[in-house]
Amino acid sequence: MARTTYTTRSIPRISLANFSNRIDEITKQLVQAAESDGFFSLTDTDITIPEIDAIFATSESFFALPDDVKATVPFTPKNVGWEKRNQVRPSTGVADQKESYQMQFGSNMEGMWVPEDRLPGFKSSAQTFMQKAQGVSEKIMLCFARGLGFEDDFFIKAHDAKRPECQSVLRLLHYFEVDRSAGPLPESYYRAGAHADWDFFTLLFQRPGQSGLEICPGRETVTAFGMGDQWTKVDFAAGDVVCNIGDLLMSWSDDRFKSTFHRVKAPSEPDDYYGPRYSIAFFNQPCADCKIQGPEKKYPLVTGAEFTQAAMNRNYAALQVKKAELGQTVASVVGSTRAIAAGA
Ligand SMILES: O=C(O)CCC(=O)C(=O)O
Ligand SMILES: [Fe+2]
Repeated sequence: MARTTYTTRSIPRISLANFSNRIDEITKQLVQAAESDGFFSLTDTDITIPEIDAIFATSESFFALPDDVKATVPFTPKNVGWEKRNQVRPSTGVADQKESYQMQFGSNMEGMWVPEDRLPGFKSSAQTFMQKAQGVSEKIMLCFARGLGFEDDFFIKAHDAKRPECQSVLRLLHYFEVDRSAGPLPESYYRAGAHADWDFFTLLFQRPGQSGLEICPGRETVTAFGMGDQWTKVDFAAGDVVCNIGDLLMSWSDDRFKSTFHRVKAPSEPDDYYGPRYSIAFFNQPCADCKIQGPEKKYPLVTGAEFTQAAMNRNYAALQVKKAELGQTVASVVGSTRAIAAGA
């Protein structure tokens, strides 16, 4: 990875304590953070540190399974399943050095749960955590609806986890350990290349000590693909949940709220974390049939399905440009885009 220029930026920390009584204050803080930073951390959520520890233990047990067992639930265009070194970002043109497993609440998950006898208790542990992440998300959605002048339940209904059409995703991530004694990594090694998420917003769960997440804010419109080159390391307290605005909410707010570029840096400096890195993302994705348009109608009205399709097309086009830059053929692009239907 090329040498990085770093700059210090504020990453607001917002407490959800006493939510019902403090909702006006919390709404103000969330709107401010969404407008100016796009990335913030949430503290005093309903998710406890033991619950976060437990889902990370569950995640580690999943990734410890042999590849041929994980391969029984392969990634599909419905945005569920397991992939390994198969997500190529337009910013890099090469696959992220990671594996991930994506799960949903709705009908897209039929046949896609790792078999119970291979990992007893996995499904129920994941589903319990998904419900908790949904609960925190709904609080934030309520505040954003108020902040943008919609009915309180407007965004909650658009991301209804009880509907079979629900497309929100829990993604377990595992970045591979890097052998620091083997010398510097090749330039083309990325843990997760720079990208903005396509979803409404993402909740990110991190492990203390397993650093690497970095952000590059400053995006003016949801249609812009470029990014600056000054990065900021994301620091968070144990138990905090990192939250980032996605392209969908940027569009739905007429570009008022900022979807921020972020990445997971490949370890290259002495203080970097070289060990195996585990993280978890909860992508709030719109139900396929919900209607999306901002209060000022800056962009044409689209359905959730159309928004996702347009994001995939844009990603695909940008990836082709990158591959051409790298001198690779379009044929190899086609083969490598299967896994980029993820929420990010
Ligand atoms: O692993 C992380 O910390 C970030 C993951 C991420 O940005 C994504 O999967 O979209
Ligand atoms: Fe992301």
